[in-house]
Amino acid sequence: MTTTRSPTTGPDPVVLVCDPGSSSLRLVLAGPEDKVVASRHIEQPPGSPAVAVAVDEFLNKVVARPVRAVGYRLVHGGPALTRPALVDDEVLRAVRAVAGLAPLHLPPTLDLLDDLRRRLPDVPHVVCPDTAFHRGLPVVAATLALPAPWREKYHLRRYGFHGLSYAWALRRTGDLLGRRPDGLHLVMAHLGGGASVTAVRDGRSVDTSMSMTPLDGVPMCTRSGAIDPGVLLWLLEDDRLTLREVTDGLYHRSGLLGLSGLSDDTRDLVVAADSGDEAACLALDHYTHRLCREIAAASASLDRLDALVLTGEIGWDQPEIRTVVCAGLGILGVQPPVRDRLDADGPVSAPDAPIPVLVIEPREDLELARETFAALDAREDRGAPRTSRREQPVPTATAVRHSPIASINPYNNEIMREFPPMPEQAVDHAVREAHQAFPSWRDTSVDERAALVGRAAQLMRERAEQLARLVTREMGKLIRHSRVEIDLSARILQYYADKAPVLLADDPLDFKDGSATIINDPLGVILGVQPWNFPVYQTVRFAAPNLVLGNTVLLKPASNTPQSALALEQLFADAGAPRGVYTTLLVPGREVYRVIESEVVRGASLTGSDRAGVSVGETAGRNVKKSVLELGGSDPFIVLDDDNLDRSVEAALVGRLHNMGQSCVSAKRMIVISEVFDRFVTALAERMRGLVPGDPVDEATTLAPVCSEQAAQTLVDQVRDALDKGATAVVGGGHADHPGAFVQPTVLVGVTPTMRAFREELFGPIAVVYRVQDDDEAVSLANDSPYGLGGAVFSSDIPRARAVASRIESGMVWINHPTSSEPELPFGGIKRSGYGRELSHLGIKEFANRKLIVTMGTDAPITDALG
Ligand SMILES: Nc1ncnc2c1ncn2[C@@H]1O[C@H](COP(=O)(O)OP(=O)(O)O)[C@@H](O)[C@H]1O
Ligand SMILES: CC(=O)OP(=O)(O)O
Ligand SMILES: [Mg+2]
Repeated sequence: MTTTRSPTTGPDPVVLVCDPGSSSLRLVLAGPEDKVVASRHIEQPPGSPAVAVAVDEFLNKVVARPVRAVGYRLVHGGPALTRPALVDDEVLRAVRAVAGLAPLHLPPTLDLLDDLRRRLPDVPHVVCPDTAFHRGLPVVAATLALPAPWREKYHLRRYGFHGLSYAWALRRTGDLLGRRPDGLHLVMAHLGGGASVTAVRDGRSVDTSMSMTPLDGVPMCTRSGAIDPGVLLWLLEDDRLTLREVTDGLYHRSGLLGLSGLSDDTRDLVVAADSGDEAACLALDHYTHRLCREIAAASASLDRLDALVLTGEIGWDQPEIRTVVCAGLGILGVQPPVRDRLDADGPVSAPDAPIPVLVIEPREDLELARETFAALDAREDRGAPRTSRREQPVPTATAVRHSPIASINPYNNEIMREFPPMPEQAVDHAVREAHQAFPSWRDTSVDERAALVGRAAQLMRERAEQLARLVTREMGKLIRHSRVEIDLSARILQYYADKAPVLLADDPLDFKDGSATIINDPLGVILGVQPWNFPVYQTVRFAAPNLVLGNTVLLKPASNTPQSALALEQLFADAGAPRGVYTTLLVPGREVYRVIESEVVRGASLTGSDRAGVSVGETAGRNVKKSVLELGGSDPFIVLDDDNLDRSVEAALVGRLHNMGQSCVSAKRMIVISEVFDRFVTALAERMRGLVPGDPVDEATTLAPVCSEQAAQTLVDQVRDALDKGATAVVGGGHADHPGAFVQPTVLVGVTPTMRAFREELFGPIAVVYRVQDDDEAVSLANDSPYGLGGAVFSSDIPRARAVASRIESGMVWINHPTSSEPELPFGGIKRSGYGRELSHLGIKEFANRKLIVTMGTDAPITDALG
């Protein structure tokens, strides 16, 4: 059967959209602003011959004028496609790779793509993943409780589906409630051929009932939904059923059809149940029971329930089911509907019902049209990108990636490049090469090694702009911050090139019986594990001193900054580094431990998270290898008086916002003496308020994204926790009103020890300002932290500032300047911030064998030795 629904004529037929569901295909010719020019709903499974005929007819008869693009609902984007994407061979490969995860949907979609690309070869074809809406699922919800190696190898996780429908219904809900979608807490149920339930918190999907495949969750028309996995194992065991039979049974013969033995169509079942058919009654009762269960479960992810939203053909058009579901949710405050039929989206609950129940017409097709237009606009804006951003609201980002090693621009989530992780043999080979390169590198003179590092400095200056742009595109910092990073990195290289002979000179000791000297020998192969926040600077500050010392280095970069890492490796190669002296390992984190355990690796230096630090330190310790750890920080920034308040505020701004707050020595806790507090907070908030979000490559932008939408969500959750527990946001407090990983610059006051913001590192543009009465209270608050990296004290009374600085438990304190880094100054911390020092004369000795050589005269008396 084919039907044409609710067309409203529009002037400009521009895009053709194809919305394949499991039981029907909808074709729509759509103009901008949700205008439907023509549409056809073919109520047959896509892929069936009747559908092919109807598609043919639609294209030949209805699509009379050229279309600008064709958009397709892509039920499963898999790990690679987390945004709408223009179809090319790579995209098709990515879709084919996951076709088996959605067997009802993806094979017919691929056929449709094939057919329409042949018929309309000159227009762009855009796939819009249903899974994109859920790409920012919190890790806790996205994780499947399966063995880690399986999860990693097969990208097993919860993806979530029906995203186009949810995106549409979320916006409509905002319209109906007169509220911004990004402030809403909702449970939404899409009930169609497939069915799912989603918890939406602040406009973002935070949990959803379908997981890796659209077979999970509530029972559906012909699909089982979640069942005991043990049942499947048992059915497959001893060949009770074949895999093919089980697959067919779960996808085609279960759910409402399996329960009723009658029909998969709720309309038939309602009629049959009314006439007393027991199986039909059981089917509907079980369906509504499971829905209630899932909706109640979803509500546990929310702080409050602003509305229950029902959509999908069944949610929209099957009042009997709505009534039973609402009646079963009294525990949530949901009351039975007071209205049956609706002509347009709206509430079915009473006006004074505590929880509004809204029913929204499913319009995946129109959402698809919007996304297709957006992809076209993005393409025109930027040449021809592969991916485009969704319109607002932007669902949060993803930990989902095709490869765990990928450059994804946090400004627009464009996947710039993905890298397959190096196989184990390649890693072993690289370790061997580094080991083999060591003896000859050790035996070159310090001057030769310094000359190489000097050439690297020169190349870095020459390539500064190119490198800065790469860093900005890869991790999102403002372009001027990237330039500062590259400049500092070049100066570090130059410092070690110039100073190496002095820093590595022998160290004679006073020894009464002969001559004693400490010489600085290299140790061998050293592994550096480096983070993404300063992908060039952190790497250089590890590599430069070790190379001039004579160690060979292996570099494991963060998995989101592989291109910066490779650009650096190239730079050292171009500077003349012999093979094996400087090698980048593009490997997942777990490989690090195998490398440290390797016989020939003599030490490891890590800058990164506490967790990674603990593991690296532990592995190195177990293998009796030296390690240097530079971990998190929660640096105090203490303002003692109002002398130069403008300067202190300026310093606070720089200290907190450099690198968008994603620095271990960021001014994370501002501690201000009471008399100055109010003026300080007002001035700081004023400065923060004026920041302008935008493309970080653009010089005019002053607010950059944080490194990923996941990171943005974590920050917003930390802030929200503080606000919920009584803190105040003087400015900011949530996501910035800009697509991508943007967070509002925020000033929090009234933070107390029960709040996450008190103990956790806030890795973004969030300033927490504490009021203290005097210097003693400032010091005791400063030291009330598990971390001890840097710190800053502001006062024109230098002795007073020094007295405070001397009592701060940290590795570095700066007076009258935010904590910073320079080549000649040691960098490192104490407590949970780690141990060891980088940079300066101290950094170069961390992986040196400070070997004692004692020379005695040939006639010196031989005494009894100790030791
Ligand atoms: N008025 C209705 N029109 C179409 N389908 C309805 C209606 N009421 C209930 N349904 C149910 O919704 C299902 C179709 O939902 P739909 O979302 O179009 O399917 P698909 O999974 O193909 O996207 C039908 O199988 C039927 O059970
Ligand atoms: C994901 C899914 O099940 O889609 P549909 O409901 O259209 O079959
Ligand atoms: Mg559907």
